[in-house]
Amino acid sequence: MSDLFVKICGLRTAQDVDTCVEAGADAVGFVFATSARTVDAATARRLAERVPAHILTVGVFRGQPLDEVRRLMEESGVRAVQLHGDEGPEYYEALRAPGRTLIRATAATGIPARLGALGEDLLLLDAPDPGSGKPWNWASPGFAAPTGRWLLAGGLHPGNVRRAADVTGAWGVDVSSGVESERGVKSTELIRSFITAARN
Ligand SMILES: O=C(O)c1ccccc1NCC(=O)[C@H](O)[C@H](O)COP(=O)(O)O
Repeated sequence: MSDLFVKICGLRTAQDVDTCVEAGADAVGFVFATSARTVDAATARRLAERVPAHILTVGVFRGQPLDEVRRLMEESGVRAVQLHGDEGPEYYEALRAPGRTLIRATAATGIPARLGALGEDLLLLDAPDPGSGKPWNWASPGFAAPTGRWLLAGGLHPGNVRRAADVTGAWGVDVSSGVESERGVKSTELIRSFITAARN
């Protein structure tokens, strides 16, 4: 049994959340960026209230003004911020708050990414088009994996997640499209299969 950290992203319903909790997810994500998966702050709060304290709740943003991110974080009560934009270290510093985890999401490029370079607590290496379900070449011999607490994402699904984790040595994994029956609609069966496959 692996202790891989598993985050399921883009949840929109109470059933999605309950399935993740029961199946043993370590983190659940709510998308505040423009997407087929967007939820408003009140919905995220209602969903986050179903999540026990040992599971991290994450708000996902892309290129949004600082004031908007602060407001959505406060109104929703989620505990971690995941940023997919090109924000600089001052932006991360401005979002730092007691008990809050900062996650920097970045597309994997040829240049090795370093955890903590912008002040983040967790690094997420993703495809260039986040949430699209499109994979990137994490199996390439040229890929230099970061060290420490970093998550692999982009086109993962129950059939490839274990190999992806083994090949890259990722500390954790993140998925959205690969546990959906159609875009924006989570599948209970696929969530369960993904978490089981990731841990075995
Ligand atoms: O989910 C979205 O639509 C989205 C939109 C804008 C920024 C980020 C978004 N999602 C982030 C994630 O769901 C994950 O961190 C990751 O990209 C998973 O992607 P995938 O499993 O390939 O769908």
